[in-house]
Amino acid sequence: MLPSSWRELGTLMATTMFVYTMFLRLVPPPLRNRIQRFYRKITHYFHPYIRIKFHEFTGESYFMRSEAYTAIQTYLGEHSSKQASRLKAEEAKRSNNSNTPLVLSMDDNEEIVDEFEGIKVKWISHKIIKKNTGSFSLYSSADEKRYYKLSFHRSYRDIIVESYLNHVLEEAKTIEMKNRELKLYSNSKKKWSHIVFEHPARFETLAMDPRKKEEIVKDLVKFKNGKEYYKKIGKAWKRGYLLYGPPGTGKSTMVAAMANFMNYDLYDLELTAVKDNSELRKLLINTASKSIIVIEDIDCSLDLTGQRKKRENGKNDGREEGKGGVRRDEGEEDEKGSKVTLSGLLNVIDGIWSACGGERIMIFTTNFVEKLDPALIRRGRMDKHIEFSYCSHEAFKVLTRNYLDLEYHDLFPTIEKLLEMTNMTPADVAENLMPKSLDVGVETCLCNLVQALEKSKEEDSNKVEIHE
Ligand SMILES: Nc1ncnc2c1ncn2[C@@H]1O[C@H](COP(=O)(O)OP(=O)(O)OP(=O)(O)O)[C@@H](O)[C@H]1O
Ligand SMILES: [Mg+2]
Repeated sequence: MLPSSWRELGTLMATTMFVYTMFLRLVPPPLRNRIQRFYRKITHYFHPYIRIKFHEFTGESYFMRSEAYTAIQTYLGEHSSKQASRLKAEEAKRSNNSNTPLVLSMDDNEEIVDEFEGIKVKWISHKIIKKNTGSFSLYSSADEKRYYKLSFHRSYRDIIVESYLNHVLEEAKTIEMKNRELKLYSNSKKKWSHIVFEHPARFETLAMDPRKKEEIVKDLVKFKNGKEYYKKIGKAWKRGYLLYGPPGTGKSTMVAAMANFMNYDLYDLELTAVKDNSELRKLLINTASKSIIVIEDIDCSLDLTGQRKKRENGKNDGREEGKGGVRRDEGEEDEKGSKVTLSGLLNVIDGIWSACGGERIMIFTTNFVEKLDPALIRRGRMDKHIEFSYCSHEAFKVLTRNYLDLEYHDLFPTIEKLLEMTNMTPADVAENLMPKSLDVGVETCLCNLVQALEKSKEEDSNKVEIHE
């Protein structure tokens, strides 16, 4: 007689299992093994799938969120939004990489099929709500248990366990990196502290020669994908960039654009706030990989001339005033300021820091490249030297696109000629292009720029006359 309801079927199965277990206990061991093997064969034949559960909370008291569960959630979030019909929407942590402020993920008790090397696997997100036991719980999730169930055909067991699960974890890491919030670290009192890094600079909005820009982007991409290459040639996976040029030509803007492009955290190292070489070493060791360490105005932070006495007598130029001052020689002491030396900095760049994990970029910026000690900027330390100069016509076109949404205007040829005859920084050009009020039109902004350029040309020619 067939069972007439699910409840009856459940009771029947439970009774069968009970009788089967009792029966096994009664038969002698050799026969028991044979029966068990036979039973397994039958069940495998009707249900040849393996299921793996990944619970949200693990540990003895189930208060620790499982890293594997979080990784699977991230992985499935990326893959499920196109497949699942019921989705959950949450606010994105970071909107830099995507235009949407929401992240979609698979809803509870939903299932999707994933494919790996031609093998189909099924993921189901389960949620069980336990009846309230009356006990107090700090975590609402204690009453709501979630887990993912992965099922696949048993013939693919090895490939799923050995390769697919690894693939899921690796993919999740990449997705997390892409979506994470970037941080801007700065050093004070021997430690790094950070805030969220939200600079809008991008390579597209950076005003510079497009060929030069492309070269830099290619260099960065090569570095990012260079893990195996650096390993092969036996070099630490790090790269140094020296950005030099007059004030207002876009060096700091480029650093921000690089951080956004690479999706790396930024460490703004203020050398004058570092007490000595050992503190510097500690700070650099405490930087994470996938980061950019920048020392702005390195010429002001390091005394590269070794003329410390001159500085003490107040003969240094205005830029160095108030800075801690860093000595060239270890023998000299500066009681109040930093005692970081050039050799200390070089040692840290080349030595311990290089050895403690990879994927780090170091950037120095300066207005006076000729003041820098050749040892500091030689290739191998500062691998790529990038010159920033006054606004060219190409750079001007990027700025008009950014500030005025303009591709061409009749005043462009005049401006082009004036730019060739003057030394105006992109910062000054940008300032003139920015409409001063809402009702100011494109033409007025361009005329303002023409006037500013003519004035600058006049001033330059007056200077030449005085010098003569
Ligand atoms: N090449 C550029 N492209 C786009 N904007 C620029 C560029 N150069 C300068 N600017 C604008 O001018 C401002 C100042 O530029 P930035 O701080 O990058 O100059 P800098 O070269 O770092 O100057 P300093 O040597 O004084 O530190 C920026 O906020 C940016 O808006
Ligand atoms: Mg700067």
